[in-house]
Amino acid sequence: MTLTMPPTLASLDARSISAWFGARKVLDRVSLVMPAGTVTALIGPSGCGKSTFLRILNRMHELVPGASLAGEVLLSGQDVYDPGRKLTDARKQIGMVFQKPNPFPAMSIYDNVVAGLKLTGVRARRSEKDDLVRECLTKAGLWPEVKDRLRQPGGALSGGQQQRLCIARSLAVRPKVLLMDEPCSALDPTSTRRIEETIAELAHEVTIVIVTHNMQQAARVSQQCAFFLAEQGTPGLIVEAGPTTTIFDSPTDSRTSDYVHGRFG
Ligand SMILES: Nc1ncnc2c1ncn2[C@@H]1O[C@H](COP(=O)(O)OP(=O)(O)OP(=O)(O)O)[C@@H](O)[C@H]1O
Repeated sequence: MTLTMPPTLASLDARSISAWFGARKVLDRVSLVMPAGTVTALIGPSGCGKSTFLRILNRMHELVPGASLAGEVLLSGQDVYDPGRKLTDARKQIGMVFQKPNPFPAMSIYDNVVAGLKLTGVRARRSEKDDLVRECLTKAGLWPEVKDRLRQPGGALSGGQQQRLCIARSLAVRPKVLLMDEPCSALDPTSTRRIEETIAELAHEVTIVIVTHNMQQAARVSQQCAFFLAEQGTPGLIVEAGPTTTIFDSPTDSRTSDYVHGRFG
């Protein structure tokens, strides 16, 4: 792998995804196309399966003991669950940023950014790593704040900076897709806006899927929205998906309208 080539844009296509934890079905035949170079927001009340769906997209769901799934996930037409495909390959191409910033706290800012390279078996020269660290921290909107203290521990940064460091770390392995599970829920409004700006900038080169409970955020950052719902103990499904403006201004289902306008959930 070359460290300097930007990745080509890729779409993600989830087809008829069902998911179980043990015998309990939590998603029922969910299909969604997440187009290349766009931001898709997954919205819906707590417990309707948004995070489970997100974790299925990069093969994290299968790590939970007793968890199972059905359906297909295609990354630019190729099956992410192809038995001939390595798990690390799927993870490299489809990165994840979590709710709580999780940098390696004792590791330097620099080493945090390049940490993923070793895990994915990529060897790089020092100068290549230097360039990569600068590029990824710049893309994550953190470079000006940390360029003079790259050797300080990642744990010494503020929460918002730590989250941007995690974004930089994800970008360093050149993912085609970045999954974000409520990436701002632990952050203050200023840090939140900063992350939202970063998402908008990244969307030109990485396909982004974000779970958010914040309707203003979904409206600000996404071009497409999918509204998930699990009614009365039934498995979660997508009630409606489409352009964000349509989901907010003229949805076809009254439940979508009620949710996005804060009447439940
Ligand atoms: N590890 C697990 N073991 C068993 N059940 C789980 C596990 N994780 C999630 N669930 C269940 O699966 C269902 C979907 O959960 P999920 O976290 O995907 O929903 P969500 O829409 O992301 O919720 P939230 O918005 O609160 O994060 C819930 O009923 C939840 O209790």
